[in-house]
Amino acid sequence: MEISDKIHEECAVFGVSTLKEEAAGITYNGLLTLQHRGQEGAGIAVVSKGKILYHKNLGLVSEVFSGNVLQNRLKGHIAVGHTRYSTTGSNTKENVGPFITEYLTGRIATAHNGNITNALELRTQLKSYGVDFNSSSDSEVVSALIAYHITREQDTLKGVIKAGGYLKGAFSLIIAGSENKLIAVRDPKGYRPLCIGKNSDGIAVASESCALDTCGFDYIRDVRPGEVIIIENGKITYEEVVLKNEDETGGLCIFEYIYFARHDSVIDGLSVYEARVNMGKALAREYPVEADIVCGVPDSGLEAAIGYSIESNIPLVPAFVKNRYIGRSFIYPTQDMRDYAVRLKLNPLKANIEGKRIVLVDDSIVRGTTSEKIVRSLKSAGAKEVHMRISSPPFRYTCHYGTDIDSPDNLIANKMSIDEICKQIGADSLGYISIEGLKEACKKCRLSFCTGCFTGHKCKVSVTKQDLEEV
Ligand SMILES: O=P(O)(O)OC[C@H]1O[C@H](OP(=O)(O)OP(=O)(O)O)[C@H](O)[C@@H]1O
Ligand SMILES: NC(=O)CC[C@H](N)C(=O)O
Ligand code: SF4
Ligand SMILES: [Mg+2]
Repeated sequence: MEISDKIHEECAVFGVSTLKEEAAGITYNGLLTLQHRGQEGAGIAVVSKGKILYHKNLGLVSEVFSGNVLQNRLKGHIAVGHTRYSTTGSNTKENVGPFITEYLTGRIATAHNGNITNALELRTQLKSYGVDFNSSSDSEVVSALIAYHITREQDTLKGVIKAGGYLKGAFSLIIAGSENKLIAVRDPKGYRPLCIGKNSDGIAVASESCALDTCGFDYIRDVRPGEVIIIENGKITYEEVVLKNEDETGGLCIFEYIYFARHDSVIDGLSVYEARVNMGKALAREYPVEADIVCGVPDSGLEAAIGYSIESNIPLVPAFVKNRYIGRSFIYPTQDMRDYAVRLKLNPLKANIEGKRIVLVDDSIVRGTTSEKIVRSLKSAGAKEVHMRISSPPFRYTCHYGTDIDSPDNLIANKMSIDEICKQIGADSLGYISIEGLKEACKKCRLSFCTGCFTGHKCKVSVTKQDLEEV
């Protein structure tokens, strides 16, 4: 079994409705761009003459698809794709999206980013109505619920809205329907990003705007929290906020700006790059220190390091050479392998660091594996002092909305004080950005935020990763 110790990414969703018969190829490129959000499995489904054809498997996007599959087996004008990081249901082929659900008069393919906190109740209820399930993923529950309500309402839009009203938690959805409709839905809090773009041939919907850029679509806007959008023949035919927010808790995941999203994306009005630079500036104001150089931890600490350097006037210098062929370190299943992975991934650049007092900036400390190893390796390469600065507040609580960490016991900030963590990782000082500093850095964002992993959750959540496997 895979042991998960890090914040898992998200999933990525991408969909397109185009006048040309190349929806699968465009979706493939979209998923390649969004690979950073999920590396366990990938899938694409296309609508073809009232049928849904699909291909999905475990692995990276480039491993799952061949040119032959894309060009000959997945021909169509509408496609929807998914890359997965599991949050509900284990890492198996059956749990890879998109999910295909048949109903009396048609079929849908559903790609989901997020986590449905009442998936267990909904699944039990649907089973009692005779609905069958082939996986233990909450995303299949979403697809089945939508199909069930489309059948009952005898209308796609009404069915989607009805089903959306029953879903709790986080859901950014793209659905391809056999009636040649592409549908985008974002939950009323807007936990996960979702945006739309257009070109002369059609409309694309993506988790992040970087995928619109790389596939040749001009960004139009983000899908609003609670909104349902229908696209037919490459044109938007319906757009309205119809799913209601029940209370004032929750909001867009602030970790999207800290770590998850690619920094060339713009989410809900705020550039991820700009947010990260602002976080670094705030850190320099909150935790100044006398030092010779500022260094970022590749990859996701690099932009905050730029901000720290600008604000403090301390030169920015690379401290590590990164092996670009190694993925994000949490994909390694045992502690031994994780330790090895950090060394393999980041090798200190001795010439830059010998005798230097270093401000080392990273985006987060989860278990503490990365920080401990890199502080040690900088010191053994000759660094005089290492002052660690973190562009997120202490990560103390697990997340229920589309990221995954197995237990609070694995979160170092849940077990130790900041002084103890500083000692544990061997740094000369340690400073985390404040919640206020973080929110100020992200103030251009149009939405309010979820900060649950730093501040705790107000609502009780009723689903665990294994729950649906036992029903
Ligand atoms: O405290 P830890 O348990 O070590 O986890 C924290 C580290 O994990 C993430 O990096 P990761 O290597 O996953 O990806 P990145 O290269 O995109 O920064 C994050 O950016 C931190 O560097
Ligand atoms: N990270 C995600 O968005 C995961 C989607 C879904 N909950 C799954 O486990 O497949
Ligand atoms: S708990 Fe943290 S990681 Fe989860 S949605 Fe909220 S801010 Fe994001
Ligand atoms: Mg990192």
